[in-house]
Amino acid sequence: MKLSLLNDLRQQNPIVFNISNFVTVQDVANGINAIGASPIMSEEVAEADEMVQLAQAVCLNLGAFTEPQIKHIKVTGQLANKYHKPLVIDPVAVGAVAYRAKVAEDLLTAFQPDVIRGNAGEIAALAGVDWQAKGIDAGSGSGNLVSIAQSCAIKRRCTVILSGPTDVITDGKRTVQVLNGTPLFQTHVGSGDMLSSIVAAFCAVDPDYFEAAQTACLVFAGIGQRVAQSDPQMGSGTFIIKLMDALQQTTVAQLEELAAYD
Ligand SMILES: Nc1ncnc2c1ncn2[C@@H]1O[C@H](COP(=O)(O)OP(=O)(O)O)[C@@H](O)[C@H]1O
Ligand SMILES: Cc1ncsc1CCOP(=O)(O)O
Ligand SMILES: [Mg+2]
Repeated sequence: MKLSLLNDLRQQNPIVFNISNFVTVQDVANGINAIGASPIMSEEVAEADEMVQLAQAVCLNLGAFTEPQIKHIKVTGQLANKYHKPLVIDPVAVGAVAYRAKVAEDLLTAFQPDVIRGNAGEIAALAGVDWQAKGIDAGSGSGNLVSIAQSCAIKRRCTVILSGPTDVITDGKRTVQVLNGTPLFQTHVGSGDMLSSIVAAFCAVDPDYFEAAQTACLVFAGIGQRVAQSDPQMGSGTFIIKLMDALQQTTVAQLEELAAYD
C-alpha cells in the first residue's frame, strides 16, 4: 500500500476532468479539491478534446444522463484512450435499471476504462453475476464479493473496485481488501461518486492503476473512519462537512496509524 501517494497527489495537484451527475457534482468537485487535486467539469462535447488534453485523469460518472450526455461520455472516453489519460468509470445503478445496463455495455465497447468503481450491485451486473441491486445502492446477493470483483476485472480487462463495508480492489491477478470505513458513508448520497473521482486523482500520480486504486480506497475510507471516530453521535449532515475538512487536513502518518487491509 503506497500511502505516500497522498503526498505526491498534494504536491502535483493533478487536474481531474469529470463528467459528473447533477445530484452530486458539487460534492465531487469539492472532494477532489479538498484532497489536493484540481477538479474541472464540463457538459459540452465541443470542448471535450481540449478538456481531456489538459487533464491528468478522467472520471466518467454514469449517474444521470440524457441522450446528448451519453454521446458526450462516449466521445470523452474515446479521447481519454486516444491521449492515454487514466480513465475511471462509475456505473451508477447499472444493476438496477436495464436501460443503464444497455448504455454501459455500449460505452464499454466504445472505450477501454482503466478502473471501474462501483458497489456490489453495480460490479455484479458488469460481471454478469446474479444480484439484487437496489437503485443506487448495493442491494443484496449471495455471491462471493472477491470472486465477483475478480470476474468483473477479467471480463472488463481493467482494475475493479467493489466498494462497501469492505472495499475489494483487483486487477484480476492481484487482489487487496481495504477494511477501513464507516457506515456514515452510506448516509450521504455522493460518497461513491467522490471516491470514484478521487481514484482518478490517484491514477494521475501512479501509472500502476491497481496501486493507485487501492491507495485511494484506503485514504478515503480511512479519513471517513477517523471523522466518525471523533464523535460517536455524529449524523450525516455533520459527517459530510467534517469529511471535507479531513480530506484536506489528514496526514499520511495519521492514516498509517489506522490502515487496515489484507
Ligand atoms: N457499511 C460501511 N462501512 C464502512 N464503509 C463503508 C460502508 N458502506 C460504504 N462504505 C464506504 O463508502 C464509500 C462509498 O462506497 P459505496 O457506499 O459502496 O458507494 P456507492 O455510494 O456508490 O454505493 C467507500 O469508501 C466505502 O468503503
Ligand atoms: C441519487 C442519484 N441518482 C442518480 S445519480 C445519484 C447519486 C449517486 O451517488 P452515490 O452512488 O455516490 O451515492
Ligand atoms: Mg454509487
